[in-house]
Amino acid sequence: MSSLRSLAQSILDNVDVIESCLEAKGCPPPSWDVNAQDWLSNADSRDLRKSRETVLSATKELHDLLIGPRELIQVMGEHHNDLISSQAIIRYGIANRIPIDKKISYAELAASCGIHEHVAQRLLRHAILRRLFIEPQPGMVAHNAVSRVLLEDEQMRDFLAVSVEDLWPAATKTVDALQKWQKSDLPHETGFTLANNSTSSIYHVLAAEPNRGMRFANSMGAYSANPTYSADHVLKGYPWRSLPPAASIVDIGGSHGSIPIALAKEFGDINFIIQDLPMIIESVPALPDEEWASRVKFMSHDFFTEQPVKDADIYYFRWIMHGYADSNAAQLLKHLIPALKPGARILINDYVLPEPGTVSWWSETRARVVDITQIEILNSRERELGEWKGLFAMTDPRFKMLNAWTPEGSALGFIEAVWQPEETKPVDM
Ligand SMILES: C[S@@+](CC[C@H](N)C(=O)[O-])C[C@H]1O[C@@H](n2cnc3c(N)ncnc32)[C@H](O)[C@@H]1O
Repeated sequence: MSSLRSLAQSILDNVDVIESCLEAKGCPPPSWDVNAQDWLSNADSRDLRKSRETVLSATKELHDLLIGPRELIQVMGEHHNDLISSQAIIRYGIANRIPIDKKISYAELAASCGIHEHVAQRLLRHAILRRLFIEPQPGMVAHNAVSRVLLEDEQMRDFLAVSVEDLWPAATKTVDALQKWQKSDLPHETGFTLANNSTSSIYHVLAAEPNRGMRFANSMGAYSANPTYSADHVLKGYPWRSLPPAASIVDIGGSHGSIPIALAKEFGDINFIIQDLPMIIESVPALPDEEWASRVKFMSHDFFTEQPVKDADIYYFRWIMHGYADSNAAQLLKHLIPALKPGARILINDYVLPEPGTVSWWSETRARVVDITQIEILNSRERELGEWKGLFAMTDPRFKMLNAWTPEGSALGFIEAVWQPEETKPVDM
């Protein structure tokens, strides 16, 4: 079978699986209709996720094979234009200018934005080809299922806004930053720094501009609202029940504690201390008067200083380490050492980057896009298995990395190490 035909066959076979999953849940087929249901979350299942990933990867390969090598280079290059219409849509607030249940003319839209009608029409027609909005009749524009998300979901609107207003300018300066600062791993020597004419890191730049900071935090919320970041993966992805009685867990950089709170509700015998910067801890809402809340405490702590909570069973970092290059990530781990009892576990929830070609094209692409963003904004990195091992080894040989795994359907994996001073018995692998 030619590669075209075998890809097409795999697409067909997996579309059959997807349709059966949808039918079993009584979901209508996917559609761009403005009133279309969110089929993906309504019909979520292991089979559906697997087949969807296969189809997304196979359709892309089929698509690219048919474009061919020369035109593919042109298409790659032309991507530089892709974000112009998205930026215009965000900057002019176009989703909000079009009523959800009405079409309006390009002339009317252009007048309300103060731009030429032909420019509005050209930008929107470009966006329409990327599935944002529709042109139900010549000269008129209306919402579809995708633009409706921009209208109604503030987090997703902020996600696109951060992409086009904060990250895109940073992306265009990322290679300039590499040339200027060469092998720097400092968070204030990045494309983001250059794009903002700053000498500070993204954290300081955003802290000085509260509206941008808020928008960035909101856009991160769009990530964590994705089912692949659900707390459920943490609950089910680690053998919490195998911990000793009344185990203690310190969640470092734990924000408002959504993960430990979910764990405390589920596992009645575990105690949690959530640490974050004072500004974050001061904004934690009061906990309800329930049993689980008596096992959850908050504490201000800067993780670049010595860990004050001694002898905990687990020191847990979720979505922290990827923000730091190895030199700084090693500092975070070193600050734990005075607090560690033999056998204490370090549990990290972060990407375990797949080795090239070991997962679907779709999965690998999603992971590598996040990794490139780390170069662009922080000079930090996502890590493959060997790089996690390397991080522990360079920090202190008494950290023994035990295992790394990514639960099915989860974006973040678990990386587990144990503190094993020389004189203690080795822990079973
Ligand atoms: C990407 S968020 C992850 C939050 C949480 N662990 C989660 O998975 O949802 C990073 C967290 O690290 C906190 N953080 C940043 N710098 C810190 C520092 N020096 N000390 C303690 N926490 C810090 C931030 O306030 C933020 O809550």
